Amino acid sequence: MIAPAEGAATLAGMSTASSAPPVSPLSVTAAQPAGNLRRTVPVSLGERSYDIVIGCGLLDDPTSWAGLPRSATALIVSNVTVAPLYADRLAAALAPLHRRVLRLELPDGEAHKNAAVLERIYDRLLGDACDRRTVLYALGGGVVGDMTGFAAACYMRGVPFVQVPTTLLAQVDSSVGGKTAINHPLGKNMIGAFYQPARVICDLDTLDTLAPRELSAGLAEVIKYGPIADAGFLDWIEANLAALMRRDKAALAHAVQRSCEIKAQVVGCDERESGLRAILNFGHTFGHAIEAGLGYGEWLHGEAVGCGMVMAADLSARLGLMPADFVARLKRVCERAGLPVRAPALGAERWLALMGLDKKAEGGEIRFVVIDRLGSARMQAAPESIVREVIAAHGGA
Ligand SMILES: NC(=O)c1ccc[n+]([C@@H]2O[C@H](COP(=O)([O-])OP(=O)(O)OC[C@H]3O[C@@H](n4cnc5c(N)ncnc54)[C@H](O)[C@@H]3O)[C@@H](O)[C@H]2O)c1
Ligand SMILES: O=C(O)C(=O)C[C@@H](O)[C@H](O)[C@H](O)COP(=O)(O)O
Ligand SMILES: [Zn+2]
Repeated sequence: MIAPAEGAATLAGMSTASSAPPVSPLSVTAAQPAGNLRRTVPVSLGERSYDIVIGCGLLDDPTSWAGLPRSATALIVSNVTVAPLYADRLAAALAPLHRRVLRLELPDGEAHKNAAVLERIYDRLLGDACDRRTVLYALGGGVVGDMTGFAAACYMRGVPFVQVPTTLLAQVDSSVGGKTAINHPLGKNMIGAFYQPARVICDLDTLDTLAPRELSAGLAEVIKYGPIADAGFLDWIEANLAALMRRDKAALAHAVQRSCEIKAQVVGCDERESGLRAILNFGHTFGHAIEAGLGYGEWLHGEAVGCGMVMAADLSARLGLMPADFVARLKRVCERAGLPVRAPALGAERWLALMGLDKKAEGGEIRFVVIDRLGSARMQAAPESIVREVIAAHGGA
């Protein structure tokens, strides 16, 4: 049963309580530094603080790796697609820090983000007698990052790990903030831990080899930050979408930087999602239902989030929080980014059952992230009749 409820959690409302810098609106033509576009975004979490380094040529730049934990052994965890592209260069960069740089290639894809494949990381660590100072490097997209982070959280009750994200989605979202997890057949990211990396290295050059569909999936999470936290960023995305889609490095650098700044501020206020952090889940209640309902990997995570954001925008409008033209605007930018916006026809009952398992649900009540004005989000339950209307209106019934 879904009933109306409140639960305001806005970045604007909570940012004053944080020592993090305020999230300020962006100018549409943000100035970019010259050279390799390098910039650093700090994540302020006390003793768990770390930097997100963004730029070109970072894999081969020794300064990217300076100051990371030194240890006898490192394990690069990647997958069969990414390792052939970048693991040699990463291993060479790590040689000064570790006597032994081991490698593990996991199978590729969301369908492999599960307990059986996670076990292979532990098998390798134990098989090679890796001690508790061993550093794990997650080289790949969000699947590799989430699984490596979870393995790092669990192995010998915690070893250091570094995120080296190679998809746009991973650079703007999954590598930051310490959510690590595997999927369960019944629900997305259901088994996991909060565990922060020691550093995040976003080499924009790795995005050159990304498939167009994956670039679009990453843009969904970039778009997300506009409605939830920064209306000016949504303007900037709309104005610079063509540049982003042709992988203009300055545009990508800015998109990754601004996304990471917003995520870092939210996580700095609420690391373990006791309130505010839930705004990062905009579109995800619908989106995770799509992923689990169709079988993991059928739709990409970013694709499901894009469609889910359009549905959540519509829910916000039907609840009287936003005007109808906001829904049209969000749908248009998602379409322009190459994202699907028509929901799969899972049937209303299946949608409701899947969303009932969402981590934000409490006491059987589904709670959604809604937009209450551009740049501000909060969590709210909704009458089941309205949720059914949304599912039907987007083709999901
Ligand atoms: N932890 C978090 O906060 C968080 C946030 C968002 C998403 N996620 C999770 O992240 C996952 C999605 O991440 P994703 O979109 O990166 O998917 P992914 O990890 O499956 O990577 C997408 C595809 O691109 C390939 N690839 C990666 N880098 C490449 C490169 N540079 N060149 C060519 N191919 C490359 C991968 O092998 C894969 O086939 C989901 O499991 C999602 O739940 C987690
Ligand atoms: O970092 C967060 O918090 C997010 O919600 C970011 C999301 O984009 C991401 O997909 C996350 O993995 C979802 O987390 P979950 O707790 O809903 O599984
Ligand atoms: Zn997501």
